[in-house]
Amino acid sequence: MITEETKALVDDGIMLPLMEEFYTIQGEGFHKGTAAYFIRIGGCDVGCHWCDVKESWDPSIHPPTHIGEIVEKAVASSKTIVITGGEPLTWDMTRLTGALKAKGCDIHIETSGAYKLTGQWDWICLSPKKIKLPTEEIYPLAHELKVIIFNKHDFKFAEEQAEKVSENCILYLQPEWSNRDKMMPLIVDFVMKNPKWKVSLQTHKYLNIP
Ligand SMILES: C[S@@+](CC[C@H](N)C(=O)[O-])C[C@H]1O[C@@H](n2cnc3c(N)ncnc32)[C@H](O)[C@@H]1O
Ligand SMILES: Nc1nc2[nH]cc(C(=O)O)c2c(=O)[nH]1
Ligand code: SF4
Ligand SMILES: [Mg+2]
Repeated sequence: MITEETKALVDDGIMLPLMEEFYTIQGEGFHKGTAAYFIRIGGCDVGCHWCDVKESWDPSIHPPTHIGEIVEKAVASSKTIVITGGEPLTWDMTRLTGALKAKGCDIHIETSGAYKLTGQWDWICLSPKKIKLPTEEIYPLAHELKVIIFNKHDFKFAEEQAEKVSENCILYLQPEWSNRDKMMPLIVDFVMKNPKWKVSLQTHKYLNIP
């Protein structure tokens, strides 16, 4: 059980439920291949049935951690930071990103966009989910749109979502990991027919790194 005091600090984004943090290579999307420090914040109630980090969903099992502590550890490894989760926008990201910016970091977010956008971001990877759509405000701000392809209907969803982002937003289709052997040939075919899209793979899973 957390105290009322801790709860208030989490509500203000001064503490955040930290699931894990690790220095690795960004495996997905535009920045794949780039060394980056990942901060995985617990808490998500979007509920994707194929989510590859379901352990992140319940925030109460992840210790509320002072953002100062998170930032000190992060910048000791890298100035390129990826904030992910869980769904990081469950929480107010203003203070965490402010503290990272003060240290001169380049800050990226991995988000479904389902909740209000807070924080300062150098790179927004928007991965929209049908079951809880992004807020309207985030679409024009996304630098990359990364749609997960689990079944054929997801191609139609991807096209609908692409209508909503800016002209400069880079468009990715990423196979859902457990269904990749089935969907990859369809993704290849789709991208060759619709070359405004690119393929994103979860390369860290092939490399066996975090
Ligand atoms: C675990 S999510 C955390 C961030 C945020 N909740 C979101 O969904 O964007 C990080 C990225 O992994 C993707 N992802 C999650 N499970 C996946 C799976 N089984 N196969 C492929 N991509 C997956 C998400 O769509 C998202 O782009
Ligand atoms: N290496 C690596 N790259 C990633 N890109 C997005 C990830 C995520 O879970 O948000 C992720 C991850 O978990 N590991
Ligand atoms: S929104 Fe992200 S963290 Fe939440 S269930 Fe979906 S993939 Fe998992
Ligand atoms: Mg991941």
